[in-house]
Order: sequence, then structure tokens, then C-alpha cells
Amino acid sequence: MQQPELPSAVMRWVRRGEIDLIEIDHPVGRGLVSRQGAQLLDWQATDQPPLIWLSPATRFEAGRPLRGGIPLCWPWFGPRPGLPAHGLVRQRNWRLEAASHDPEGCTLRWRLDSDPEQRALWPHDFELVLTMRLGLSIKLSLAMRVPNDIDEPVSFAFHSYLALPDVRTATVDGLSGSIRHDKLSNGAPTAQCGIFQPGKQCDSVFTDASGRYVLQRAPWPALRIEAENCPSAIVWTPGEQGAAAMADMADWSGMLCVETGAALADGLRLQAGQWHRVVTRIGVVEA
Ligand SMILES: O=P(O)(O)OC[C@H]1O[C@H](O)[C@H](O)[C@@H](O)[C@@H]1O
Repeated sequence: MQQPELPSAVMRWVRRGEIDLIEIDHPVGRGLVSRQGAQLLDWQATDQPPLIWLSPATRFEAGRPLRGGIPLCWPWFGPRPGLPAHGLVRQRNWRLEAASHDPEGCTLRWRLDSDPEQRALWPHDFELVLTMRLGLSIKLSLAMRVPNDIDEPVSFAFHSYLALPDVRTATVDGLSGSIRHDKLSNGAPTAQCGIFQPGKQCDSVFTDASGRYVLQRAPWPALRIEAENCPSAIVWTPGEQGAAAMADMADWSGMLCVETGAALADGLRLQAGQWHRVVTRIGVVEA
């Protein structure tokens, strides 16, 4: 598969286990990106605490989702009977289309097209282009297109594992006014009011959400998360018990997933032939 040359001063291909990775060492920050899933696995701006969390126990095995970073869930979010959880694209190898850098950071552009193996699981054609901008803050833009009408909504998430000192003291602001679907209690949806505290364990989808959140993670600086065309947010921490049941999860208290996307009734109705663009940005809140 033809890949563009990497600008060798700041990026190089490395291999860990069965996975090809791009290691980035730029004056503005350091990071790691996986070709499988076009998944940002790590990013830390210079002189800042880490932004992204990667499980120390993740397994670098082809076709197995990597635990941490920002996996992309598409064209569904969550489980689907008989099919892989969180869709079909986080476990596939994407094609790198472009890689560049400038004094403010790096840009990578990845592409994934439908193929027969995927069509056997989800019988639709698609094109996905994911552009990553990595600098003082990060920006992920996903453009999606289906050439033909599809008879079901598409759901997705930028499944961001965010690094913090201790999830038990973290809070998320900006969810007020959204509808909370608590997957743990499986109760009726409730209107979210005020600042959200995930506590020891949490798995909630918030629909009709604002797309603008602040994650407090004292004593580290808070993170601002801003999303475009992402009407849902998902907040997840497995807690001690949930983490113990997962083979690839270690140091679970050092992260909180604050994901942006479109899930449940927020799923997207894509217009055949038209590009639909969704964006998420994550960066430190300036004091
Ligand atoms: O283990 P995975 O398939 O990567 O899913 C990890 C988690 O992702 C999301 O945040 C879901 O809301 C959780 O229910 C799920 O457990």
C-alpha cells in the first residue's frame, strides 16, 4: 500500500507487536498514532501534563481494539448483536494520505474506504477521511460519505480516553440540559442538571448535549472539549470492578472517557453522496 513519506525530522514509523505506529517528536509536543483505527494513542504538549491516556496493559494485536487514545466508533456506537462493539473502523488499517508539520504542530490525514470484508458485516459503501491536527491542543475532523441511501441512522463517537490524576475527583461541566441515559442502572432517561460527577464508576450517554464541556482534573489544568455536529456525549469510567474484568485495562483511575459523537436517538441520517463533517477539539483551559 503506497504511503506518503513522513517528514523524518519529527515523525517516524515504528512497530509495536503487530501494530504500525507513527511516533511524533515535535517542539510543541510528543505523541503516538496507530495506523490501525487511525487512532491517536498518546499526546502530550511540551511542559503540560498528558492529555491522552493509553492503558499500560493494551495489547498491540492486529484486529484487536487498542485500549486508550481516541478510537473512532463508526457506524455504530456500543454493542450490536453478533457484530463487533463500537462499529467496524477502529480495528481496521487506515491509509495515511498526508503528513506534514509546521512550527505550531503536525497534521495527519487518514482514509478508509468500504471493502468486501466489511460489507459482509454492514452492507453499505462508505468513505471516511480523518484529519488530525496535533499542537498545543488537538483537533480531529472526520468527513464521512455514503454514496447510496442507507436505511438506518449512523452513530459514532470520538471515544476519547482523557488523562487525569484521579477520576474519583473529576467533574464534567457543560452537560446540564442534556438527557442522561444511565447504562448502569438502565432506568428511564433523566434530565441532567448541573455539574456531573462520574464518581467511582459511570457509563452514561447524554443526548441533546451542548458539545462544549470542561473536564476538571485538579491539580492538573482543566480540559476544554468542543465538538461540532456531535449532539451526544458519553462519559465512562469502568471503576475497579469493571477494570478488573478487562484484560487490557490497567491504572483505570488515571483516565476518564469524555466522548463526543451521535448515539441513540441522536444518530445521523446521512444524505447519499454528501460529505458530512464532525469535529472535536481538546485542549487545556488557559488560566
Ligand atoms: O470495551 P470497549 O468495546 O472498547 O468499550 C468500552 C466502553 O465504551 C463506551 O464508553 C461505552 O459507553 C461503554 O459501555 C463501554 O464499556
